[in-house]
Amino acid sequence: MNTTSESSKISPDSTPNVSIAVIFHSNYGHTKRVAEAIVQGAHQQLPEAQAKAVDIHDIDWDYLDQADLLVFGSAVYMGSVTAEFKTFMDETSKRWYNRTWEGKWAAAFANSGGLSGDKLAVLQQISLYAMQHGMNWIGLPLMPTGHEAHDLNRLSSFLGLMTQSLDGPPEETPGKGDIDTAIWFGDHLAKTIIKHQPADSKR
Ligand SMILES: Cc1cc2nc3c(=O)[nH]c(=O)nc-3n(C[C@H](O)[C@H](O)[C@H](O)COP(=O)(O)O)c2cc1C
Repeated sequence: MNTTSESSKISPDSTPNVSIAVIFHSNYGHTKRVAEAIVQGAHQQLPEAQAKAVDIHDIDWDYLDQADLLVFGSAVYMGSVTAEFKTFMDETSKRWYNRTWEGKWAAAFANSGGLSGDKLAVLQQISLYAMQHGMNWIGLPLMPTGHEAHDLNRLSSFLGLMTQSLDGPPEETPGKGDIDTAIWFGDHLAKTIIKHQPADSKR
């Protein structure tokens, strides 16, 4: 399965000077597995230090504040982000007031047990949150290759990434198609912010 969003690594005229934080909440490890796959995809374009997964229980706020793109991800609880993820959102209200994150890029993913599981509500909740911060949204422009377990974007989600975890350890579920989609998403996100990197910030 091709997990690069175009055929290969893009070739900017200088080293990309952009960074990505993938902020997630995961109680049982499945959403964390997706966050790590997004980071893996971003590393197809960026050095290790420029794309990191950030657990909401262990936040490096300085890293978030300097990052060009914040990718937000939560497990779905009762058709919403988890209470812990909402606490994180509310903790950023001073940043909202000070417009600290205005102009940054934003994207989102949602993982849950149900095939739908109301993941769309979580992506919408996070996109509205990003709009409150004045951020610029990046979706998932990937046509589904089909709807089987191995397919890319099998859940046909375009606002952001949806993945499904069944009963089983995070190494087994979400399945290969969802994890490959997460890698593709990370690669696409990195390519997008590299492409739009301001000329005066290039190294
Ligand atoms: C309190 C609670 C509420 C849940 N609500 C939903 C839900 O609304 N939709 C759904 O598909 N799954 C729901 N689930 C299942 C979780 O989404 C699933 O177990 C979770 O995504 C696993 O992610 P994690 O391993 O990262 O914690 C719920 C689970 C719990 C414990």
